[in-house]
Amino acid sequence: MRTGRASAPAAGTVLNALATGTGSAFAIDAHTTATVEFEATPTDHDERRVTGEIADAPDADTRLIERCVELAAEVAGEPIPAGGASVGTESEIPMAAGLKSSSAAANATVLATFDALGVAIEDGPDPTVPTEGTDDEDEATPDSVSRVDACLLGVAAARDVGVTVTGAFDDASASMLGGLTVTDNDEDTVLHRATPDWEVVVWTPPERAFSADADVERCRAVAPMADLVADLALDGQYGRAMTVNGLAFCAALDFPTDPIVSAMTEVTGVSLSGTGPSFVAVGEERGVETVRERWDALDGETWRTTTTTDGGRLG
Ligand SMILES: Nc1ncnc2c1ncn2[C@@H]1O[C@H](COP(=O)(O)OP(=O)(O)O)[C@@H](O)[C@H]1O
Ligand SMILES: O=C(O)C1=C[C@@H](OP(=O)(O)O)[C@@H](O)[C@H](O)C1
Repeated sequence: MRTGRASAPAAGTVLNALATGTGSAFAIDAHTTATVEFEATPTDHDERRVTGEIADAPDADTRLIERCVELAAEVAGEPIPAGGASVGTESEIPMAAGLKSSSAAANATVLATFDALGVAIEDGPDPTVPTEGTDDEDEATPDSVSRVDACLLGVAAARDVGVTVTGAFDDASASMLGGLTVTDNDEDTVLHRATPDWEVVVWTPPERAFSADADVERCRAVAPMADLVADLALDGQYGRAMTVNGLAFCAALDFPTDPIVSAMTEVTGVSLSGTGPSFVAVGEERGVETVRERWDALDGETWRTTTTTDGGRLG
């Protein structure tokens, strides 16, 4: 049996990409871990299947992580063995709460698959600098894969199984590379990267909102505000970008604006995260702690974390 293990962080939103295809997110210090096992011996059933399991969520949809194993194995030039393969995730990130659990699970699974199959992960060239295609891309069985290419496999898997609207390369790249990214999700390119060092408070209400069910037309209606948010983010004004995003997308998706209004003067930025229902505020310790006390009065979980620059990791 060949086994691989890896983890990747959750993320919060600066700009929701559902309006224009341009999105921005930043990694936070809460992780999903994936373990992948390729059976060494054929069983009686020559099914070559990948079987997924999500800890503490027996009824959750495992197709994303199963597809990630299939795509990464294909790139590694390794067919799924006759005994099949299994993938399991354990997560600190609430699922379908706007905190990019899908991106973290996909990144962790792709990395764990490469770990199991002996394919090294390289940082690769600066993803904000456009490159010409190289011969390496045509190699049948590479010994190494760049972080961005590994991340794009998770994005492809998310598209294949329909858990995303735009592919969510903004969320996936923040999770895989760490720090903050601004991306074009139509082209799957990284436009900008940064490493803000923030204290973070998250409010996760009890309900859940799957991205695939979001009202895309309502999001597109706030495109002029999304363009403003993108300009602010590309100019390095991440906090202001985030707050404008929060007001626009709460209006579009019918979430309350009170959590933003009650936090705005205390922190660098505050927003609805993704398609909700979580809200995220970032800034200095004191302001973030004040917001935590205010959000503690709301139903659900209020929890503290920080930004992280580590991204996806083996082991
Ligand atoms: N820990 C996990 N393990 C495996 N798959 C997961 C995990 N978390 C999320 N997913 C997949 O992602 C889907 C939720 O994606 P989405 O609605 O975009 O929520 P989020 O905003 O949390 O990423 C789930 O239905 C499941 O298919
Ligand atoms: O499915 C998608 O394309 C996206 C889903 C949203 O995130 P969540 O999955 O956190 O709701 C959004 O913020 C992101 O920019 C794009």
